[in-house]
Formats: sequence, structure tokens, C-alpha cells
Amino acid sequence: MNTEVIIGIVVAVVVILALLALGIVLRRRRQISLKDTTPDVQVTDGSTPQVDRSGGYQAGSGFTFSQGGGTTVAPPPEPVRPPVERTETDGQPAVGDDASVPRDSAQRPVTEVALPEIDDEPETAAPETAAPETAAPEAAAPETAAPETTAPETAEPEAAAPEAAPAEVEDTDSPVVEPETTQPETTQPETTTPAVAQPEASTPAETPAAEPEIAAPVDAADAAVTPPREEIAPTAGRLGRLRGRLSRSQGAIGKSMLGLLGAGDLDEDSWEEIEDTLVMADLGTAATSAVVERLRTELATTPVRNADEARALLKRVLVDQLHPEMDRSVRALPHAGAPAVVLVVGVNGTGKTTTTGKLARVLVADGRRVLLGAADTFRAAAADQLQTWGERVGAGIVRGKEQADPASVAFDAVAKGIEDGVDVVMIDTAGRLHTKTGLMDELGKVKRVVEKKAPVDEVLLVLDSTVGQNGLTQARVFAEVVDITGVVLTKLDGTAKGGIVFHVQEELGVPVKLVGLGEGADDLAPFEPEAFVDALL
Ligand SMILES: Nc1nc2c(ncn2[C@@H]2O[C@H](COP(=O)(O)OP(=O)(O)OP(=O)(O)O)[C@@H](O)[C@H]2O)c(=O)[nH]1
Repeated sequence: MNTEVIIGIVVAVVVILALLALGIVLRRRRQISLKDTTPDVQVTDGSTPQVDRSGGYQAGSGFTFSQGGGTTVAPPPEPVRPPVERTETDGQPAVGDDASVPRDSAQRPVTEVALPEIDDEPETAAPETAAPETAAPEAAAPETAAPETTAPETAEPEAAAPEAAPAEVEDTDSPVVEPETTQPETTQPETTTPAVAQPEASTPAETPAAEPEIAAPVDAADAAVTPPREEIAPTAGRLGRLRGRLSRSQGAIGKSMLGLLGAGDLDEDSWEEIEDTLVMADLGTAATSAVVERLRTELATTPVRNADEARALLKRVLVDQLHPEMDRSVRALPHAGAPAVVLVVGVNGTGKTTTTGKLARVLVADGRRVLLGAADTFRAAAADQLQTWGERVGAGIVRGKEQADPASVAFDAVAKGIEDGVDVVMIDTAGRLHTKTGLMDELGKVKRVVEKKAPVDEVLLVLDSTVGQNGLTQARVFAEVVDITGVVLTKLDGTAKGGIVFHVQEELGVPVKLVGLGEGADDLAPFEPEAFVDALL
């Protein structure tokens, strides 16, 4: 091999190496570094230092409450909903048969609930005359295990409203009226009367007839003990404690998305990966398509050149997708001299009671008088749990006997709230599977019966964000039965699927108003699209 050949080979090798080096440099320039813009922040949760890996979910403001005004909520954009399929229409299984939390009491067999006729509805205008309606439907389901228990319960509302025409109490047009119903149950309040605990010593003195029912029941005695009041931290600023709770969703959505967008020019494989990421995070196909479409359009006109631009673009697209224009105030303020009525519904174990307690806590901290209605009569423990919340918070509670008619208890609670002049009555209902026709009909009845006394201002559907797509199916059925006006997404601290927020709104056209981010009493936050997306990215 002569010298020329050797020199030629060396030159060729040098040229190849130079080209390789140039390629690497160019590739690096086109990539966006995300490292320096996501510093970990040390936050303090009480006395416990906590590493915030999320960027922090901090609502800029506190909870927003508004008046229902006695009218229905302005309907959000109507989504296209596929027809709801109820898979189990025969048999009436008991509540709790698939609960995610242990049931601690015997299950009540549930039978078909006779619903009020359509022509009953106009009676809404006359609450006193509406009382019998409360009794009627319940009396219509006496063939179950404990008919005698339900019968006295239905009689009770009349005792609770003695100023109303008592005769109408008895004139129930119920198809089947228990013998006990016709007897003056008001003479046996210990078997029928809902327990009413009113920590505010403001029970009106001008309604002496109502007093016996409050004091008489045995289980009311416990509730009537002056409860110890907990110090409730001011709501403003306390949401800062929830930083870091969305870290799992942040990893699933924020980090992956920013990583992909930051890789420079996106080929079809990358777009597919972005789509998969969003679907895996439970955004749902509609929201995913909308986000991807928007990102494609924006990137085509304005390519991102650095991490900040990538983050800003993604934030803009995601926030828009969350419809920040939706009204997320909780309609929990009194109007026209009457308390607001909030109905809390959902399947078993989603966090209804906990959310009711947390929200009551916020309202009390806001200076509101709150009365809780324990319309979960399937389990005594459920009412106990709510009562404990009431005692901690300083809210009164109306509760019925176990297995009592939930509609009756809800009616009583609203009647009592009106009588006592509270600001808001919050009714916690029993968890029920959306597939059980009888239970869902019963829930519809609860709402209709309450509406005979006062308009329901807010129907909050509590969804467990960890259950994924099944939550949407639940939501559809609940929306159909009780016209939900807002969604509370609980357990967002325990899932990587924060994208469910997008899907729920897209599917229901109903705003997510609150999010649960832990089991603590203050781990409830108002949902704010911008703060939420900030926490994800
Ligand atoms: N991690 C976490 N746990 C929560 C949250 N909200 C509620 N929980 C827990 O979920 C469990 C069920 O809560 P409950 O309030 O009893 O649920 P429920 O819907 O009233 O239950 P049923 O009335 O039996 O249907 C409890 O252990 C709560 O502490 C949340 O936001 N995050």
C-alpha cells in the first residue's frame, strides 16, 4: 500500500468523523431541554416537609359559591350522549354488594319503587300539601323486609311541619298505606323521628310543636349533645397544601407530553404516541382528538423552539379543552329567604359523605349555617359518619332510622332547614349502582320529593377518578336520572389518570366543580382549569 492510498483513507475517515459530529450538534440544537424549567419545590404541609414533584396545584382563589335563585341552573352546552343502557333491570340487589369500602351493616333488600305520577309534580308550589307525597311513594314499597320501619318514617315529615295542615298528612293517596301510617306516628317519635342535631342554639322558639320531634328520638339525643367544634382553617390559601397531590397525573400527562413535543419535529409515530398518552391518561377519544388536532394546527403555524414555548402551547391547548368559561360556582347560597339545597349523589364508596363533610366545613368557615341531611339510610354507619362530620364542623344533621325512606329524610332535612333558617341544606344520599333500576328510580324520587319543599339548587355527582371509564358510564346514568349540575372528582391524589377531568366534562357537558385530593378534612379544592393544568405540566 503506497503513501497516497494511506493518506486517502485517513482523509476519508476524518471527513466521516466530521460529518458525524456535525449531525450530532444539529440534532441537539433541535431538541428542547426540559430539565431546567421544572425545579422541585419544597413545600410544607403542616409540620411535614414535602417534596413537590407536580409544579403544584394551587387554586388562585377560594371556593366560589352562588345562589341557585330557585331556578334551575343555566344548562351547559348539551353534549351528545349515547343512549344509556341499564344492564340489570330485574331484581333489586342491595346497596353495597360491590362497594369498594366494607359494608358494616345488613343490606336492605330493595324493591321496585313506585314513583309519583307526572301529575304530582305541579304540587311543588304547595310544600305542605306536598308532604303526603313523601309518604306515598315509600308506602308503596312496603313488601320489603322492613315495612314497619319505613311506614313511621314517612309519617314523620308531617310531624316536622306541624304548621301545615296535619290532615293532609294522613290523606296520603298512596296505593298501599301501612296500618302504622294511619296511626298518629307523631306520638311515637322515638321510632320515626329523624334525629336532628342543631349545634347552633338557634332553633326557632316559635315552633314548639317541632321541638318534641327533635328531642325525643333516642338517637337524636346523641346528636343533640353540644358537639365539640373544630377550628376550621380559613379556606383562602390553604389549597397550597395540596401541592404535589397530582404528581402521578403529572407524570402521565405532563412529562410525557412535554417530552414528545420537545423532541423537535414530530413524525406520525410521535403524534400517535401523543394520542396514546392522552388516551391512557383517560382523556377520552373526543378530548384526545381535539387536543391533538389543536396541537397539530398550532405547531404547523408556530413551531416551538424551547421548553417554555412547548409548555405554554400545551397549557393553552389543555386549558381551552377544559372550558374555563363554565360556571363552577357551587350553588350553595340561600336565596329568597330559603336555604340552598345541595344533593350529593354517586355510586358506592366514591366519597360522597366525605365530600359533603368537607364542603360543609368550607361553608361553615365561610360563615354559613349548614344543615346536613343523612339520606343514606342503608347503613347506620353512614349517618353516623355524617353526624361526626357535622359535629366536627358545627353543622346540624337530620337523620332517619336505618332503612327509612331516604326521600322522607331528605324532605325532613329541607323542611327543618327552612324552619331553622339555615343557609344551606346538604343531603348526602346512599351510594347506588347506576345499573340498578330500582335504586336509580329511588334517587329520582328523592329529588322530586325534596323539590316539593324547595328547589334543588345543586346536584353534585361524586365520581371516583380512579375507576376510569366506568365513571363515565355512571355519570351518564346519574345525569339522566337527577340532572346533575356539577361533578366532584375525588381521589385524584391516587391516580395517574387526571385526564378523566377532560373526559367527564366532554361527556357530560357539566363542569367539574370540586376535586378531592386526599382523605383529610381540608383536602377538597375548587377546580380551576388553569391551576389544574399548571399542576400537570
Ligand atoms: N385518597 C382519597 N380518598 C378519599 C377522597 N375522598 C374520599 N376518600 C375516601 O374514600 C372512602 C369512601 O368515602 P365515603 O365518603 O365514605 O364514600 P361514600 O360515597 O359516602 O360511600 P357510601 O355512602 O358507602 O357509598 C373513605 O375512606 C374516604 O376517606 C379523596 O379525595 N382522596
